[in-house]
Amino acid sequence: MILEVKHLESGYGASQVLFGVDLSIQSGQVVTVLGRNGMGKSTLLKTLFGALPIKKGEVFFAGQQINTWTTDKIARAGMAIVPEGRHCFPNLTVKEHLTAFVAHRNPQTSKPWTPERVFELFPRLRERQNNMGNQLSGGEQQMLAIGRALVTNPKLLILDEASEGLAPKIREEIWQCLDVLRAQGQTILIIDKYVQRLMRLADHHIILEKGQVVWQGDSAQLGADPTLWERYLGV
Ligand SMILES: Nc1ncnc2c1ncn2[C@@H]1O[C@H](COP(=O)(O)OP(=O)(O)OP(=O)(O)O)[C@@H](O)[C@H]1O
Repeated sequence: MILEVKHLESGYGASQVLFGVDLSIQSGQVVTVLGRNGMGKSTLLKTLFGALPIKKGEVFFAGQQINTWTTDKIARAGMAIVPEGRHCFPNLTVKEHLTAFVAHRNPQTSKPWTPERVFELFPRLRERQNNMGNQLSGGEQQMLAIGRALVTNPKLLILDEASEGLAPKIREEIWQCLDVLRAQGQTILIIDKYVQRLMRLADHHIILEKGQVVWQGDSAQLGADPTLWERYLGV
């Protein structure tokens, strides 16, 4: 098990947002967290990453209880986030982004990610390697944000709204790259809204509603019940 979340409660000061969330991800699994706006997806992510304190419950990452760990320590243990909004550095080149973050956080990786390997995954980044972060299109920034996370060789890659604001063609390119990562055994947690596409990409899905897990199951179960989409996802 890479990630195990047990009865997690958290929020902002006195305002509680998550009410007993359970979630587990096994090595090599691709799992989604789905739900309408404001249901607690980003709050869950911030709590997992140590940016919000845990009120109750436990989080285990790669076998260790990380409840009180700092964001920095959690990152070094091998959790990498591709943040909503990408947050590329305007004053670093593409190549510098990729070389600055190289690390070996998953000793079990047989073929570690390098900047060169990221260029193989995203040839467009190779063409842009000397461009600054602020000279890239939204899609290129997203590829760079994924590449920057990959070169840390994470045990768990988390994508927060990775396809947000992208043209359909570019969005599909991002999904296809996730297919490649999945085939290579990368464990991935995806937070997004595109349920139809994610059904083809992920093994397991969790739906959050008002800070609680109201449904979870595999893609076949999710695909077989469109009432779930209407009720909880507004599709
Ligand atoms: N910094 C904050 N301080 C107080 N309340 C917050 C803060 N950020 C979010 N919330 C509240 O927490 C609840 C869950 O928000 P959250 O951002 O986790 O939802 P979400 O499912 O990620 O939605 P979205 O897709 O819009 O990001 C909402 O009611 C929101 O208003």
